[in-house]
Parts: sequence; C-alpha cells; structure tokens
Amino acid sequence: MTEQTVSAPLWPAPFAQAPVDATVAVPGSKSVTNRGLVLAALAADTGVLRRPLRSRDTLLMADALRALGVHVEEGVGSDGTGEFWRVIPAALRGPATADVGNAGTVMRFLPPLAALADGPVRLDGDPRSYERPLHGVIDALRVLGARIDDGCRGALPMTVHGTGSLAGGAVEIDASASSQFVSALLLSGPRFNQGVEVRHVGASLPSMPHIRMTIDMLRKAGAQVDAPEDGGEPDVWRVTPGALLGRDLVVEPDLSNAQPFLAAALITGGRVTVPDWPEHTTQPGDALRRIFTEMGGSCVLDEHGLTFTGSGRIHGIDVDLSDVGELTPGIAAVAALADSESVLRGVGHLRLHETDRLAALTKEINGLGGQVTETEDGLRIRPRPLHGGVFHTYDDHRLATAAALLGLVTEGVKVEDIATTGKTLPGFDGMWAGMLGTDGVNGTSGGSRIEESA
Ligand SMILES: O=C(O)C1=C[C@@H](OP(=O)(O)O)[C@@H](O)[C@H](O)C1
Ligand SMILES: C=C(OP(=O)(O)O)C(=O)O
Repeated sequence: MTEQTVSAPLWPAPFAQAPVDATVAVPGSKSVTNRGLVLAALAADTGVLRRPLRSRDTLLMADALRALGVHVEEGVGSDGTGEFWRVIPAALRGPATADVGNAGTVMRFLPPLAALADGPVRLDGDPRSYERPLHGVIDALRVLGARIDDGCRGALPMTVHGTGSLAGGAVEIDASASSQFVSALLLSGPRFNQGVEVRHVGASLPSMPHIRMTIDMLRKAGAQVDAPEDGGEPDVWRVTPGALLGRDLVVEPDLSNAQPFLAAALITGGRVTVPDWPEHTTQPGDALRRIFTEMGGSCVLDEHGLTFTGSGRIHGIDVDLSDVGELTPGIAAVAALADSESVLRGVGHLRLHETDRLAALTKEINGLGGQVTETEDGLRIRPRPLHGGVFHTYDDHRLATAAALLGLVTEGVKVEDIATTGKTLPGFDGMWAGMLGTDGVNGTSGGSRIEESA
C-alpha cells in the first residue's frame, strides 16, 4: 500500500434510498477464463471459451498468448449464447514480450508456458507486480530445467529463456504466499517432458478452492492429475505428461464479483438475484452463501439463480477466510456495518495482493469513522457509526467495490478511481447504478458523475 499522491477521479458512491431489489447478471469468472485460456493455448486442437470475462486481467492473458503465437479470436454467437473466444493453439514462439499488469493469474501462470516457447520471453508489469511474490514459480521452473534471468530478485521483470521444451519432474515449493504457484506449475505440467510433481512444503496453503479449480479444469481438458483429495499424499500433486484437448467451455459467472451485489441485499435489507449461479462449482465465491447467511441474510438457489435476501440485521462473524481470501475486502465492509464485532482470520497473505489489503482496509474504513485493527493474520472489526469521506483504493478493484458498499448506507462516501474495478469487472459503476435503478432508466444518474480529488 503506497500513499496516492496524484489526483485521481472521485466517484460519489450512490446512497440507497430504499432496500435494493434487483437481478444482476454477473460476467464470467476471471479465474476460470484465465485457466481456460492457458489450457486452450497448450492444447492439441482448437478450443472455445463461451461468455469469457472481458476485463483487464483476461485481456492481458489473451494478449500475452497472442504474443507467443497463439491465435485468440473474439466473436459473438448468433444464437444468443453471447461472446466467445476461439483459441487456436500454435507452437509457442520467442522472442516475445508480455505485459502482466497486476494480474496474479497472468504473472504466475505465464512463466511455465513461456518456458515452452522456442526463444526468450520478457515479462513485465505494473510497479506493484515487482513486489508480488513470484519466487515459488521462478525457483521451481529452474529446478524443472528452465533458464530465467530475473536479476536475482526472484520477481518481475524477468526473461524466461524458452528452448521449446522443459524437462519437468519433481519439485518442492513453499506456496504459503500464493496458491497460484501450485496452479501455475500444474497447468503447464502436461506439456513438460516428464510431467510435474509439486510438493508444497510451507506452513500453510491459501485458496484451496482455486487449486481444486485448476485440477478440475486440467482433468476436463484430458490431463491425468493425482491430488491429495483422491487419497494421495497431503500437499502433493502429480500431472502426467500428455496431450490436452481443446474444449468447448462455458465460463461460469464470477461469484467473487457477485459479492458486492449480494452484500448490497444484506446491508440494505433488500433482495438480489444473480442468474446462472452454478449448482456445483470450485469457485471460492460459492462460500458467500454460507458466510452471508451467517451474517444475517438467507438465500435460495433455484432456476432463477441465487437469490439473496437481507433480514434488516447484520451480524458480526468470526471466520477463517484462508480458503476464500479474495472475499475479505467485501466481508470486511459488511462487518464494519454489523451489530457485533468480527474477526477475519487466515488471510495474512493478503498483504501481498493487489495492495496490502489488510493495511488499506484498516486505514480506509477507519477514515470513515470505523474501528478496524490488523491482527497477525487478518482483521478485527468493531462496528462504529460511519461518516462520509474519501475512500482511497490503491489500484485495488476489491477495495473499490468494498467502498461502494459502505457508501450504499453511509452518505457522502467518495471512492477514488472507481475505474480500477476494470481489473475484473469493467462497468461496475454502471452495474451498481442499474441495481439501484439510477442508471438513467428512471431519470436519475447516481452512479456516473466523477469529480477530481484535491
Ligand atoms: O488462482 C486463482 O485464480 C486465484 C487464486 C487466489 O490467489 P492467492 O492464492 O494468491 O490468494 C485468489 O486470491 C486470486 O484472486 C485468484
Ligand atoms: C487477489 C486477486 O487477484 P490476483 O489474480 O491478481 O491475485 C483478486 O482478484 O482478489
């Protein structure tokens, strides 16, 4: 978290005049889209992603794959099935350069793929990407046979000197900083000569549902994966070398991006339906059904989707979020509005996300009158009456959506750089106005005015 010195646009967060009552269609999952792109690029034949997420993180992945010689064509189905991306794999080429932005999925999933290119691949990104942990991927790739020039930093920017193939084999890593280290190695594993065996040797491992998502998608693309949950050794995954199939994949809505809308129902005592909520999923956002129910609402999953209804009461919660860390900012915002204290545990690694999320949430919620303290592995949140003010967002999409939530029930909240939501949810401000019925349809325009900060 660095202080923001440049003036950034301020977005007056719309204040809810009444409980929300809306249906909100949420675009595709970032995590599924970027895994789908990588697996399709490594496949033996053409694949299609239907309803992919079109956001900064996924466009960066598509562009990086194009730089490596893969064809990613964008189209719109004539049969009402919406947008699709056709991925035509090709021999991976170097020299190439790729911008990873501040996308964890791109900066971690791309290096193993780059090691399969037939020349050097230079990876660079936003200043924050230099600070985000990448050593687990870099060190592992070296053990597996890759040559990487990272100036001994264990971080970006770096060049992966691809030679057209990688030996692969067994490797130990400490993935306590990010589950994406494990996912990255497994995703490209089928294309390594000996496949890959990844053994996690660190103290903890966050975001297990995301590792399950990796395994599930690998298997659906034809890979053979041995995982701990199938009776294998704890913290060891094995991927057998072999060809991957091009799939026709319909991307589920991003359930973590559904969070602010469901939370809006919870904190206003209203109701929000998210269509196409999957009955079974590996997405961590599915845990919102349990977490937000415990915090005071109720939900029904039926043919309309997931309908979440607030009760008018918001309860504090004591919860371990290590499996679902990316939900923390939204849960923290709701907790700041609750009728009792909350303790959010197991998320120390969020200090190395888009920003230091624990420091940023503490500072910004307290700036509106809240009482949040950092613990070693999370946050303690004592609800206090909040007041308006500027909420800084530190280039973090989930800070921005958390701020919008606080502004929904607190007059005068101004959110810095709402456009940062474009990392995973472009057009968030318009969707928020649509949920409130203030998107111009009924004559008001709460969500679109922008001011310059001092
Ligand atoms: O693999 C993925 O798609 C993700 C894994 C998680 O990363 P960490 O394990 O680094 O928290 C999550 O926070 C991120 O938003 C997406
Ligand atoms: C941590 C996140 O993203 P990334 O994929 O950049 O790690 C997130 O989306 O909350």
